[in-house]
Amino acid sequence: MGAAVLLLCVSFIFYKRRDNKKRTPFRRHDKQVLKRYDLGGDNGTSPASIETFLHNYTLGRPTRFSYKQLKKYTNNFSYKIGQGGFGSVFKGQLPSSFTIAVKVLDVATEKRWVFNHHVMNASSGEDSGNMDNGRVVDSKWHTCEGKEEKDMAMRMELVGLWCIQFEPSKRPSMRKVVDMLEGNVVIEIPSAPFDGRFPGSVWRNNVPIVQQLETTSSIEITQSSEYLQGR
Ligand SMILES: Nc1ncnc2c1ncn2[C@@H]1O[C@H](COP(=O)(O)OP(=O)(O)OP(=O)(O)O)[C@@H](O)[C@H]1O
Repeated sequence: MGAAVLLLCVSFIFYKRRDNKKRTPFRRHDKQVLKRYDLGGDNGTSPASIETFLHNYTLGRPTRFSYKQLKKYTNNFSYKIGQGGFGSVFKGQLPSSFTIAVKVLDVATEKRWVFNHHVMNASSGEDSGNMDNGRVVDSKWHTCEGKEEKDMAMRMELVGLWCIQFEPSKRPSMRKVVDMLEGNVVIEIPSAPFDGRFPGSVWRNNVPIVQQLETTSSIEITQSSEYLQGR
C-alpha cells in the first residue's frame, strides 16, 4: 500500500514537471525575453511568426550613443581608468546611474571620428540629411584621407552589408569576402538585409541608399540585378 502511494506521488510530480516544461519554453527568470516575445501563437507560447519575433527582438538591440552623450556621461572624459593598445578607457555613468567604461580610440581624431560617425549612420539609415531623391550623395566618405582610404571604406561597408543579409544564402563566402575586400571583383549593392521590413535599415521605404561613385574609382559598384528585377 505504502509503495503504491509512493509510486502515485512520484508519477504525479513527474507529470506536473513535464506539464510545466511544455508550457514554459523559456527560463522563467528571463523576463526580458518574455517581454519581447509576441504572445500570438499557440497557447501564448510561440510568436505569431518569426518576423514578428525578430521585429520585437530588435527593440532590444544594442543602444547607440552619440559622441555628445558619451562626453556628458564621462564628464568630458575626465576619469581615465585604463589604457589599451589602441586607446584610452574612461569611466562614465549613464543617467540611470549605471556605471560604464568608454573606450576612445587613439585614431579617433576629429576628422576620422566624423568619418566613422557617417559610416555608422549610413549603415543604420539615419543619414537622412544626405538623401537626395532616394540617393545618398557622395558625402559619407569625403572626410577620408585620399582615394585609397575612401575606396577601402566603401569596400568595407558594402562587404559588411552583404554579410548581414537575413537570407543566409545571400551572404558571401569568406573567399568572396576576401576578393571583395581586395578589389578583385565587382561589388554589387546588396538587396535590403531584412527586405525593408525593419525600421532603420539602409533601405528606407524600400529605397536603397546608393552611393554615387567617382568614375575614376578603382572599384565598381552596381545595383544588384535581383533588386532591379524586384522593382
Ligand atoms: N569595463 C571596464 N571596467 C574597468 N576597467 C576597464 C574596463 N575596460 C577596460 N578597462 C581598463 O582599461 C584597460 C584597457 O582596456 P582595453 O579593453 O582597452 O585593453 P586592450 O584589450 O589591451 O586594448 P586594445 O584592444 O586596444 O589592445 C584595462 O586593462 C582595464 O584596466
